[in-house]
Amino acid sequence: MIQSKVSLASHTSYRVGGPAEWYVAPKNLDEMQASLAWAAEQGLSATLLGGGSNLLISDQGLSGLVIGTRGLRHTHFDLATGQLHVAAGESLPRLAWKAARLGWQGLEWAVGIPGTVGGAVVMNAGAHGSSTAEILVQAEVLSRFGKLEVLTPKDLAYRYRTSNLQNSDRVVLQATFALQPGADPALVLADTTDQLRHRRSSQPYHLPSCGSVFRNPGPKPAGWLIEQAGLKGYQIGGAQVAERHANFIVNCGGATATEIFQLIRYVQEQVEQRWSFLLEPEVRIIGEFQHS
Ligand SMILES: Cc1cc2nc3c(=O)[nH]c(=O)nc-3n(C[C@H](O)[C@H](O)[C@H](O)COP(=O)(O)OP(=O)(O)OC[C@H]3O[C@@H](n4cnc5c(N)ncnc54)[C@H](O)[C@@H]3O)c2cc1C
Ligand SMILES: NC(=O)C1=CN([C@@H]2O[C@H](COP(=O)(O)OP(=O)(O)OC[C@H]3O[C@@H](n4cnc5c(N)ncnc54)[C@H](OP(=O)(O)O)[C@@H]3O)[C@@H](O)[C@H]2O)C=CC1
Ligand SMILES: C=C(O[C@H]1[C@H](O)[C@@H](CO)O[C@H](OP(=O)(O)OP(=O)(O)OC[C@H]2O[C@@H](n3ccc(=O)[nH]c3=O)[C@H](O)[C@@H]2O)[C@@H]1NC(C)=O)C(=O)O
Repeated sequence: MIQSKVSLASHTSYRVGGPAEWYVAPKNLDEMQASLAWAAEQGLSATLLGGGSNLLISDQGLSGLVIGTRGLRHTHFDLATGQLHVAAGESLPRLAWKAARLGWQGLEWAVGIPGTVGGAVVMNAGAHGSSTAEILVQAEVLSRFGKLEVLTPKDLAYRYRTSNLQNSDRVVLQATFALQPGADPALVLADTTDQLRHRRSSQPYHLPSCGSVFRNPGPKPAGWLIEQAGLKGYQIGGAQVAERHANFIVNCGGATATEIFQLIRYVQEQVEQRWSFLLEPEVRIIGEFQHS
């Protein structure tokens, strides 16, 4: 069912963002195809929304049709091949715990990434030296015009936190991951718990964020560059450069998307002044923002 004027704040980890002009959450391929066809007929843009954990959506909201993917659910652990077939809307942390409980290794790093499988395939999500690109066997993808394709990591031109699905109009429907079954579940659960514990101690998990705001630029990580520019704790309205990790901008309560956006720009300016280097946002900034 297509709805009008649906608030997107509750669909993003930042807890900000205005309404979608139109919103739909298809549960299967037919509903996804019908949603894309409806948008095309109406001459509307279509924006995919997974877990909303790497999105900064404008306070003015988004025009066109926003397609939430969380209704796309299906998980199959194939013991014969060691492959996991999973629909785009499944939660990555839930999947990591499920794999651990079954004694399958290879997803422990994903436990702290609060997005969906589709978002991970698009963003090449990764942590602790591992990434989606390394475990992906293939992704089933739908073009805006309804063509189904099966793509390999090579087709997706994966690099650090990047794929050619970003800025494309293709929709990830399903992914196949290669994992290693047969381990002792207690060991995999212990590793998974450790990864989450480490993350909770080094990152500000208690406040809404988008994870790292900027990609790491090279020899020095973004968090180091930002901390050395003296920006830890710097605040615009309810948006703050986190004390625990300078590459996180957190919503301390009541932040607007505009304030977060202004703080992103301020950090870029300050780091550029200090280090002559323009940090590149990892967070996807969508909708209208005023560039002052
Ligand atoms: C607390 C926290 C910690 C984080 N830690 C990490 C980390 O360690 N490593 C890391 O890599 N990231 C991390 N992130 C960022 C984020 O979780 C990842 O980028 C994640 O992969 C985004 O997935 P999502 O489903 O939320 O995507 P969204 O934020 O909803 O969307 C991201 C982009 O993908 C597109 N998209 C989403 N689903 C589909 C689909 N099915 N088909 C086509 N396009 C789609 C969207 O249009 C958008 O352009 C963190 C975020 C938070 C809040
Ligand atoms: N700072 C921020 O902006 C945000 C941070 N986060 C953090 O990101 C992480 C992921 O969040 P989220 O995507 O909500 O998922 P969670 O990790 O909170 O939980 C997802 C599912 O994983 C399973 N699970 C959780 N803990 C365990 C465990 N110890 N053992 C076995 N299974 C477990 C449960 O599945 P089942 O019910 O099937 O057993 C649960 O429903 C969390 O640490 C959360 O605090 C999340 C959102 C925003
Ligand atoms: C959270 C994300 O991914 C995270 C991922 O969870 C972690 C763990 O693997 O490694 C990356 O962070 P990161 O490079 O900041 O890792 P950390 O280990 O926290 O920091 C690296 C180094 O930066 C320095 N650092 C970090 C934060 C800070 O405030 N000050 C500082 O000086 C420290 O020297 C630290 O040793 C990913 N970020 C990027 C942009 O690649 C995300 O992409 O959203």
